[in-house]
Amino acid sequence: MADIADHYDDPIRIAVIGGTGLSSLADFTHVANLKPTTPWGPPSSPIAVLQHPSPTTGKPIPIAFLSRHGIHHETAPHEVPSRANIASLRSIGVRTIIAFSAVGSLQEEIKPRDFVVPDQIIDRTKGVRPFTFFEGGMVGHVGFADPFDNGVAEVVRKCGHSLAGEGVRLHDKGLLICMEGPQFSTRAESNLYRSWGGSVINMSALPEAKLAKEAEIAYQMICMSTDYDCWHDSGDVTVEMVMGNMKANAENARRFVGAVLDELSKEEHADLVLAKHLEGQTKFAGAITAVQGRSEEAKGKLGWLFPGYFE
Ligand SMILES: CSC[C@H]1O[C@H](OP(=O)(O)O)[C@H](O)[C@@H]1O
Ligand SMILES: Nc1ncnc2[nH]cnc12
Repeated sequence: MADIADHYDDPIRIAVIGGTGLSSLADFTHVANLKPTTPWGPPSSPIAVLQHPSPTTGKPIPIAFLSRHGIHHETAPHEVPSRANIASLRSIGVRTIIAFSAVGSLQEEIKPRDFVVPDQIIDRTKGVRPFTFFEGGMVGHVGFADPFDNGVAEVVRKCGHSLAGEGVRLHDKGLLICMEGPQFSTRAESNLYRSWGGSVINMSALPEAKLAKEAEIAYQMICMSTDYDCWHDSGDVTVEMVMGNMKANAENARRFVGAVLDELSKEEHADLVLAKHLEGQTKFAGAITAVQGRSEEAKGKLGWLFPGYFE
């Protein structure tokens, strides 16, 4: 890839954040590799710009692809620079993110290799990950009642079900537990999460989803079950098990994500993809700090992310 472009001039509206076992998207034309830097540092991987033809107009549509754990999976869940990831995606124009995640199943009916479109999260991270853009002299409170985007979720569900004949089994809803890790849960914790009604568990949804919300980006995670965690009598979860199921089902994962990108590229979803329904929310969420109380540093960083919002 020595002579690939290092810039892309048009705004890119849709991004995929690839997780464990999904480090690239075949079937797309790789046209550039971006290495943006942000006030929160560099993202966890270069941003690959991929193009594919719009299914309605044939016009090439760009997609940004970011590898959450780095291109060699060298960044642990608690080390993922989520602020830099989300900020760099917003800075190139992204307003919709499809985030992919390998998860443990907390319910018998969610079998390994099944997909889940989660609609809720319980935060079991431990506060060690930077989780907001608002700090050091500017306060902001955005709503997080629905951590995922309902409109994007509807598109994802439709695409997932359309692949049922090809072996994609999809659960339309689910309560996602996001734990700290990197160690897997104890059996007591796993059973506790089941008693809370948890459907699936991972280590990566947060703070990613919170930061996407602050950045006015429509965010939806697609989960693929890779194991039954440790509550189940089929054996404790291991990395080997996770990677084995991920590899065995990689083709379905790629097909699923590809179908979602095709659908989102249609003209009829233009407003959804631009996240018009979120536009401006963070301007008001951050207006709580009086102008004379705002620190120059915080204003500088937030001004980079939201030009014109906080003068
Ligand atoms: C390798 S098992 C634990 C690891 O897998 C999931 O990663 P991702 O969400 O990025 O697909 C989970 O969240 C953990 O980070
Ligand atoms: N059992 C599990 N717990 C946390 N994260 C996971 N990712 C995949 N399987 C997992």
